[in-house]
Amino acid sequence: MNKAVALSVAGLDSGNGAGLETDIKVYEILGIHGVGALTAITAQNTRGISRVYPLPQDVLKSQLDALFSDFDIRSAKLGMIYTKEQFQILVDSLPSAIPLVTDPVIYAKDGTPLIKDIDEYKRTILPRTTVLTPNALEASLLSGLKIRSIEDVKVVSKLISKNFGIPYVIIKGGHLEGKYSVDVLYDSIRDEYHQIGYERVTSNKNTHGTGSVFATAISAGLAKGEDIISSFRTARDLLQSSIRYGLEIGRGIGPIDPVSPTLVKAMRYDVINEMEKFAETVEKWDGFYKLIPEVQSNLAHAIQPEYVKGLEDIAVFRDRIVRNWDNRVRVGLPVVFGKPTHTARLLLTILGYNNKARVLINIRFSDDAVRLLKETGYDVIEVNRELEPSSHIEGKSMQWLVTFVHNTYGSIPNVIFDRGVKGKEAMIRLWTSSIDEMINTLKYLSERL
Ligand SMILES: Cc1ncc(CO)c(N)n1
Repeated sequence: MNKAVALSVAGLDSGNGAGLETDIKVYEILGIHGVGALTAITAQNTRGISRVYPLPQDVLKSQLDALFSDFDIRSAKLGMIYTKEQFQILVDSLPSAIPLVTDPVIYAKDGTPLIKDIDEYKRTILPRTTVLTPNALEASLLSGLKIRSIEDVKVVSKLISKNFGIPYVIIKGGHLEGKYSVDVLYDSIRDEYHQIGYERVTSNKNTHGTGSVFATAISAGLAKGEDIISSFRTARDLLQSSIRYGLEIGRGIGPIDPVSPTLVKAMRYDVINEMEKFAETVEKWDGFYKLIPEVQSNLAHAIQPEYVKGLEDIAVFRDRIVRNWDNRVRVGLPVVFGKPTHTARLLLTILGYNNKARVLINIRFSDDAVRLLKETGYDVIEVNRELEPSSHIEGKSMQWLVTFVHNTYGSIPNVIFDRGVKGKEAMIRLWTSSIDEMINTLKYLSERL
């Protein structure tokens, strides 16, 4: 199998939140074989950098020689480059034909300088750069101008492009204010601007590694032969999802996670397969119809609970599980994510209290079914729905149910049932930790009712 190769020239973050390790992850996720040349070792965690050990220039040179003598490297990303001797090695060793994406990491988040001798950096590295990706602070330091608005960003990106002869300058909006974080690309070839705005992620303070992910992703796009605009789009999109999955690791600013978005896609595929298997299995059972209530059933299945962000991570059968006139049960495929059914909402709410819950079904109430479920060892709780405030609007009902159960019981038992109220059918709700456990339990019930 063939893969494009791209190079990251960066430092090592011992805490694996930025630098070379992050860059390699980004290359992998975007289908590139990432190779690396290390410039420095940083003793670093989520709270900051305690020491920087730059590598001698010949250590950098040997790595570059080894790589360029063998691989067909299509683009490179430059992150932390500590010494001016290293700048010179890079300018001498990097072939002029490959595009360079330079992240001018002048200071780390804690203020530690990651690039020494800025004047020399401006003289050597910047003129050789194809795409420069400063944040607003770095753009100010490189231009000497203050940045407060998008208009300032436009002026400064064009100025930097002109002063250093850099074809593309992207000033990142992460450090500016506002509901949206807007990044602006200045394209000097066409003398045009392109803006991409994303809603700022406020749910998560763990943003270590944003610069590394963004610049490396652009380099990945260029290595694949994509143009600057589509590389910019892909990079910004990956950055957004990496921030959403930022890791609550360590006591400071945790790393963002460029791998989780792809993992979540794979988990969705697993859930679809499991639910199709479920459908095929239960449709064969003669007694399964006894479990289907008047309002019909549905089964909700979450991806791995710690990754669940909302209904978009919970699947149901689009057309429910239906009992036909002939007592056959038909499972209403396809499997769909994000459909706001009672079953999906209920599972999502339970997940807020218990991250062992993964699968949930609603089944027909009968005293026998409740007894059998108790016999199999499940904790069972009865809820009186008369107690539910009648003012409840659609969608709040499941929230009420779970809060009520948690307040009265102290946890969420696997089985929650009610005997119905006027206009609302009696119902049993069963959650399990796996689809296999669900299938076994339902089989036990269908054979005995
Ligand atoms: C090694 C390294 N590279 C880049 C950054 C910037 O996030 C950092 N903190 N550490």
